[in-house]
Amino acid sequence: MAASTQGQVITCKAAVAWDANKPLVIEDVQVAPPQAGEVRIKILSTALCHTDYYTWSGKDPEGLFPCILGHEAAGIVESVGEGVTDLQPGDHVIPCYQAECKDCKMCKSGKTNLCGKVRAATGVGLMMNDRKSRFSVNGKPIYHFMGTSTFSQYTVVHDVSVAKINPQAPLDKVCLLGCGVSTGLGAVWNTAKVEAGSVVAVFGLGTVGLAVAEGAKSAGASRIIGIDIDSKKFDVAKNFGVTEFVNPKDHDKPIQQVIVDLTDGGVDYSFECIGNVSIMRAALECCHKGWGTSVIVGVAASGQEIATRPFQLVTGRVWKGTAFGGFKSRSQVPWLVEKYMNKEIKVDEYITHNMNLSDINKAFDLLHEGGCLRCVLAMEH
Ligand SMILES: NC(=O)c1ccc[n+]([C@@H]2O[C@H](COP(=O)([O-])OP(=O)(O)OC[C@H]3O[C@@H](n4cnc5c(N)ncnc54)[C@H](O)[C@@H]3O)[C@@H](O)[C@H]2O)c1
Ligand SMILES: N[C@@H](CCC(=O)N[C@@H](CSCO)C(=O)NCC(=O)O)C(=O)O
Ligand SMILES: [Zn+2]
Ligand SMILES: [Zn+2]
Repeated sequence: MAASTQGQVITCKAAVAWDANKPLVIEDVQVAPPQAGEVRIKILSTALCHTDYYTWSGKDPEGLFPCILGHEAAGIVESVGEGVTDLQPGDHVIPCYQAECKDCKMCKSGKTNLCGKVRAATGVGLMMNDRKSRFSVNGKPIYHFMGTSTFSQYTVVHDVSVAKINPQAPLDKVCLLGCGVSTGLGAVWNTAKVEAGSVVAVFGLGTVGLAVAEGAKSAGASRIIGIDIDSKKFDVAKNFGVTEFVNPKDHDKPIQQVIVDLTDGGVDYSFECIGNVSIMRAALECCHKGWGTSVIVGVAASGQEIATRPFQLVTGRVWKGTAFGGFKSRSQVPWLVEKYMNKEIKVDEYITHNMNLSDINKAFDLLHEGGCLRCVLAMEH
């Protein structure tokens, strides 16, 4: 049996983003043991989300370099720090960028899934306990990212950010429930609360938008209109519940007018799953007067702002946003895993590519090709 690594520094492979827009470098990274309230996880599978690309590109005001990106993953607990009682080595887990301490003002409010316990530290790439990083390369500290840093064979996270899941669940699949799929489903079920018979518009048919479509279908939406500038997305989108397709490039009119004309005055619900502030405006303005609700899911670059005429809201449209689809991470990610195990939600269908950690730069390139939804990296190579 292998010697225990508990309490030891682990040296392992990780993809380090030394600087914005520079290729990631696979380095031998030293990962310190978990301190009080922390958990060290052996990451087995991680996917790439568009948000990893966004931060790597230098457009994230919270992006710090050098860092280890990655936030859509699954693994096994290697060791736990002092005071951690509800997790133990061997537990199968999904690290979650949205914590749930169950004790802070926000967790207790019953009004949000956002947790205030560790957010100040995760936003500056550090751990709460000593405001330092657990990662280093030859003594140089490397920042954490989103409190998860899953592009590493081992990572250290706060215990309030760890969802313990069914050990039977395939980690190379359910890693997707750490972000994109959960976010799209939750945007529909928790944030918008789409009712049966609703007319829905989804802007952007990547993984997040397709999960919105899947969620809307399961909620009984009567029409699900998918909007994307890449017509290649349309065929695959049918499998996720999209009933009609619109490519803005095929129209001279503003896209909001196209959708309003198609839907007798506008949709009941719209979702922006791109991160483009002009499309966020269009998504709001294609909603029906008096009740239409638009949910912002996409993450827009630093300095970008949304705008519309206040009259749009005065006349009853509602503008909302969602983080992790409103799901409470530790309570509800295990439930999502069960739904997958019971074949009630799709996951495998979003995985278009599988690669090894050593191929991570190729996987980043794939994010810009229409054919890639999610690429899952096996971490052992
Ligand atoms: N709020 C959250 O909690 C949360 C969680 C996950 C991802 N996100 C964000 O959601 C967005 C989508 O993520 P993803 O991983 O699905 O991304 P993705 O890149 O896979 O998908 C984006 C889709 O939008 C399409 N698109 C681009 N510009 C367009 C335009 N002008 N009009 C119509 N379609 C356009 C692309 O062709 C693509 O199909 C990103 O901004 C990501 O950062 C937010
Ligand atoms: N650092 C960015 C914010 C990015 C952002 O909005 N992140 C989403 C999750 S994207 C996952 O792919 C989120 O949940 N935000 C809530 C939070 O971070 O607490 C910026 O500053 O622009
Ligand atoms: Zn994500
Ligand atoms: Zn909390």
